[in-house]
Amino acid sequence: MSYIIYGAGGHAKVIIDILHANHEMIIGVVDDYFKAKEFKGIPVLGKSEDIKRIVKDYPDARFLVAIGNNNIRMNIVKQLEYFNIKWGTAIHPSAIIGSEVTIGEGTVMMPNVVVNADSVIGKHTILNTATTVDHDCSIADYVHLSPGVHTAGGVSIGERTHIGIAASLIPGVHVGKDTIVGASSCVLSDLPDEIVAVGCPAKMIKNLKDKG
Ligand SMILES: CC(=O)SCCNC(=O)CCNC(=O)[C@H](O)C(C)(C)COP(=O)(O)OP(=O)(O)OC[C@H]1O[C@@H](n2cnc3c(N)ncnc32)[C@H](O)[C@@H]1OP(=O)(O)O
Repeated sequence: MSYIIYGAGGHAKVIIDILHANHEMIIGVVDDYFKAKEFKGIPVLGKSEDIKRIVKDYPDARFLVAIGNNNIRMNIVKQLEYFNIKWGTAIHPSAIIGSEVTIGEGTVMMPNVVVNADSVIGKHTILNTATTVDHDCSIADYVHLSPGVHTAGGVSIGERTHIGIAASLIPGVHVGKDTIVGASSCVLSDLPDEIVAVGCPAKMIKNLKDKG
């Protein structure tokens, strides 16, 4: 398969390495701010305003949105869907995927990720380096599990939630949508939608509904 990557930043570098490790062909990258003609030796095809032409030129390409911020990634996905593009996935060959795991389109899994049996991973979700998702978990669309996150069995995480680096979640807990869990936190009980929670045990420090 051949891929087009939307975004030319640090997250894109890692996705490019994964696609290379899988011997996939990368046609080019699209970015509104990157000025050079090549990114990591890959042609820059244009900006978001050029998408219509790019999709016409490469009708079989699979797209990946390489943007770490969950809301920005979702908004770009929704803009690209207007052009009926096809989505890819990027799963590093060192990732271990258990039986009956489902993985949504657009999702990426960095080196040494483990997803155990019967877990569901949503669309356009990031399982970052060495994250483990144990059995029977449900990780929704546009979630980002940072490097070294560990979810025990039966954990569920709502849309667009970001779990910070090295956080851990005990069996069966639910984290709502649009929530942020701080680095190295441990989640010992359910967390609602739209909060920032930190510490061990993780406690709310900000209510994002108050943002206005
Ligand atoms: C490959 C990659 O790079 S993937 C990217 C991975 N990124 C991450 O993991 C980022 C995780 N981010 C964090 O942990 C951040 O600290 C956040 C999002 C939880 C909070 O950030 P902010 O909203 O800016 O909060 P802020 O820095 O103002 O801190 C507020 C208070 O919470 C405390 N705090 C912040 N984060 C944490 C944490 N992880 N654990 C414990 N306490 C924390 C601060 O010390 C501060 O306490 P104080 O009021 O007593 O001084």
